[in-house]
Amino acid sequence: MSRTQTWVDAPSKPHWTPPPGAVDAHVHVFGPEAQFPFSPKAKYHPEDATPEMLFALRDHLGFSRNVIVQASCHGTDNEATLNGIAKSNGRARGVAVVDPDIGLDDLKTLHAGGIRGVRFNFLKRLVDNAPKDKFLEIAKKIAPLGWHVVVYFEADILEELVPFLEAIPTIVVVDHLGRPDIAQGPDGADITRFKQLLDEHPTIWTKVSGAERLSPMGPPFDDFVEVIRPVVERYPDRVLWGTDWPHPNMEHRIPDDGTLVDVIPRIAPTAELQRKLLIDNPERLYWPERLSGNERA
Ligand SMILES: O=C(O)/C=C(\CC(=O)C(=O)O)C(=O)O
Repeated sequence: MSRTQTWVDAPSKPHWTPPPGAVDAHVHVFGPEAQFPFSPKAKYHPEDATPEMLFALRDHLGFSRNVIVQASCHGTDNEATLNGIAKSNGRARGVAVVDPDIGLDDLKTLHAGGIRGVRFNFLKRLVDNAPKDKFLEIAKKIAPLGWHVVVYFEADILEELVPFLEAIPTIVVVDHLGRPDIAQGPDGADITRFKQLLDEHPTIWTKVSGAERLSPMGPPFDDFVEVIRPVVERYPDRVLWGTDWPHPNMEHRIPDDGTLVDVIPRIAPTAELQRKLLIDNPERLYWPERLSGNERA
């Protein structure tokens, strides 16, 4: 498999500036392959996207912190993600992908390395299988650590996933809003069903990210803004945002990260919504020690 670069080397400077302390809550690191080889089961073979490159982007865009999410190309070996967190001087935490038979000692090691959640990936193009029973075993193991679960799926399987989501004993964060069909508009079936899920389950949160993946219109993502702004306004305490740098599998539509940041004030139009989206909410999941006891989720 030839290696792919899925990010721009010199993204534009956003016109909008994130507030001090802002968290970019969905990024990945790739490799470096010489130090942290990719999984033999990886479905794509990216160029190295190193922690140093990530931190340069963070500073360029005006963010203070990152949440590094283990990408499928590294399988269940979280060393590249842990390396990124370790190099961040406390300015990154992470989400791991683990095997169901993982023991408490290994989970504690991940916790010490800054991991605060696990990810379950249901995208067939990314993983060979997604065993719900094994995922629930993992969810039960991580719950006592105060971690949460991140779930990545597409809208067509939401209905069949509901009992599984309901069985997870922690906060659940759905990546990219469960990938609704944005072309259906703000009252479309996909986003309406997703909002019903959030209405009925106060422990389900979502990342209002993925404009570059979900918008048929492309930049400046007017279609995404029209559909997603009502979600931010309706669930202000349960939304996170991330660039998704280095944009795995986006080699045919590589986004400009500066343009993505400029979507934020359009989906979260007030300073209060922006503070919740970029600071308060991610802190509850990733830096809870910074909050007073009664604010904890
Ligand atoms: O990271 C994302 O948002 C999306 C991905 C890649 C991914 O999740 C993974 O490799 O684990 C995708 O849709 O190809």
